[in-house]
Amino acid sequence: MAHLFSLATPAPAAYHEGRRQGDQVKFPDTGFFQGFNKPSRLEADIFELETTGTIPKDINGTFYRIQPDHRFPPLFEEDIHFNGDGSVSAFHFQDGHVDFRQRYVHTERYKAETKARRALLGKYRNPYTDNEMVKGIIRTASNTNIVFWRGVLLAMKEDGPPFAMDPRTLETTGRYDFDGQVKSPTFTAHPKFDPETGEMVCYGYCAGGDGHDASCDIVVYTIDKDGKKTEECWYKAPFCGMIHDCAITKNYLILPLTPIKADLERLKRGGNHFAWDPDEDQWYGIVPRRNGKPEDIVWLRADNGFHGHVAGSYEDEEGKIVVDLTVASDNVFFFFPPDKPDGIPNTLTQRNKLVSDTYRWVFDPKIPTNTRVQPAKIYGINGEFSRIDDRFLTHKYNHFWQCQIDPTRLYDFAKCGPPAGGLFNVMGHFEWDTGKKDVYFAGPTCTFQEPIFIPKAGSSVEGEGYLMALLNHLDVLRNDILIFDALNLSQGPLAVVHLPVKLRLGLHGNFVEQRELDEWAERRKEGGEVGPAKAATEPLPWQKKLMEANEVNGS
Ligand SMILES: C=Cc1ccc(O)c(OC)c1
Ligand SMILES: [Fe+2]
Repeated sequence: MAHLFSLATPAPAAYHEGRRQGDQVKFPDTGFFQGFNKPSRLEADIFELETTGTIPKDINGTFYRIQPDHRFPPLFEEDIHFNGDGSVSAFHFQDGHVDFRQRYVHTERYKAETKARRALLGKYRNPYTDNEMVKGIIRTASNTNIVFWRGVLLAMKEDGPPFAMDPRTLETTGRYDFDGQVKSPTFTAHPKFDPETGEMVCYGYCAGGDGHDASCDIVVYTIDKDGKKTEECWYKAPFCGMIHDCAITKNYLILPLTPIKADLERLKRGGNHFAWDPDEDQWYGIVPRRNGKPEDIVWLRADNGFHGHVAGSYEDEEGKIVVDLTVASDNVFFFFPPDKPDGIPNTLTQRNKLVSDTYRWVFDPKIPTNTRVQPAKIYGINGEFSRIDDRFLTHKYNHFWQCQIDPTRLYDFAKCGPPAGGLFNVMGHFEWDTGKKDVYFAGPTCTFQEPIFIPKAGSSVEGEGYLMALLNHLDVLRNDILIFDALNLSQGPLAVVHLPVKLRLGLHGNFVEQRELDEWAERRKEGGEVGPAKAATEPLPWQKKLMEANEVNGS
C-alpha cells in the first residue's frame, strides 16, 4: 500500500545543487541532520522529571548546558552542526527533584530568520554566503558555552559577542557588552574564572574589523568581580588560526593557536571558514595577566596537532607554567579539510585513527618567543571534554574527568549506526599524582556528553562531590543524566534523571549553586544593589562604520 504521505502534493526537492530552493520546510538528508543528529527545535518545560536511584539532597542548583539546534533548514545542504542556533537547557535540582526548561538564545540571527520564517544566514562564519537582507547583522548563533557571570547567563560563541539570558526564565536580554566596556567583534566561548580573585579573563581572536576578515588580531580582557574592565590589550597572532580554549595561571594567560586557518579570499569565494593545515605547528601564545603590552606576547611552537579543551593550569613551585589539555593527532574538524585541490574531507578510516591524548606542557615564562617545545607528560588516554574541580583552577590539582573513546568495548552498530558526535562511550576519572584511571562504560548503545563537577556541600577537598553528564541513547533517541560519585565512577551512577525526549549533541555547560542564583537574583532585581542586566545599546564599531556607509539591512 502506498504510504499515506504519498497523497501529499509533491513539492520540488528542498535542495538543488546543494542550495536550498522553494519554501518547503525540510532538513537535508545528510548525516548532520539525520538520526540522533536530527534537529529537535524543542522549547519546553517539564516539571518533575522521572528519576532512578536517589539524587543526592545536597545538589541544589541548576545545570545549564547549550547545544546547536538549527531552527530552519540551512541555506546549504552540506551545513554543519556548529552552525546551528544556540539552545539552552536548564536542569533545576532541588531536594532530590529535577525540573527541565529549554529555550533558544534570541540572537539577531534568530530574530531576523524568525521574521522571514526561513534561514537567511549562510555558511559557518562566512557572511559572503548570507542573504542580502541580513547584511550588517551580528551573525553569531551563540551555541557553544553558557556561563554564569554576575547574575546573568552568557550564551557564547567565538565568532561574536555574548548574549545575556535570565537564569530563571531563560529569556534573552540581548547582546551583552558588559555595560559598554567590551567592543570587540568576537569573544571567546571559554572565558576563565579565577577562583582567587573572582575575575573573568577573556579574549577574542580574529578580532579585527567585523570579526570575519581573517585578521590576526587578538584582544585580551579582564573583568573584575564587580564587573569593571581592568585590563585590555591587543596582540597579533602569527596567522588567523582558531584559539578555541585558553588556560590561566596566577600571572599568565595561555592561548593555544590551532593550525586550522581562516582566509579572506576563500571566504569571499563562498568557501569554508577554516581549512586544516597539516604542515603548520601548533602554537601557544603566553601573555601576562596584568599590564600586558602588545610586544609582551611570547609564541611557543610544537609539532602539528589539533587542540581540544583545557583541564587544569597553574604555576608550579619554580614559577613554571603548567597547562594540561587534549591534543588530537589530526584534524578533528574533518568538515574543514586542507585548502588544496585534493582537500577532500577525511575518510571515516582516517577519522578512526585520530587519537586525542591529554598533554601536560610545562613552559618557562622567561623562554624566548619562537622556541620549539616538547610536552612534559602524555597521559596515555583517548578522550575529550576534560573538566576539573573549578575551585582549583590556577592551583596545582590532581583530578580530572573526561569523555573517553574506547573502541575495544562493544558497540551496537546495527541499532545505532555510526556514533553521532564521536564514540564517547566511557566516562573517565584520572589522577595526575597516581596515574589512576577510574572508568565507567555506558553500554553498547550509549555515549556521553561533556561532564560537570559539583562540589559536595561543606567539603573543600578537591574532587569530593558529584559528576554529572548527559547520556545519549543512540538506539532509542533519548537522553538521561547520570550522576556519579566523582571519585568513584566505576561503581556506576548514584542516580539517573530521565528525559522523555532527545536533546541535541551539545558543547559545554556549567552548574550554578542555588545559593549563588538567589544572591544574584536579589542584587539584580529592580532597585537592587546592582540592578537588572542591560543589553548593549550601541552598535559595535564595525556596524557603525557600515551604517555610515549606509550599508546595513539587518535587524
Ligand atoms: C571545538 C568546538 C567548537 C569550535 C568552534 C565553534 O564554532 C563551535 O561551535 C559549536 C565549537
Ligand atoms: Fe569548547
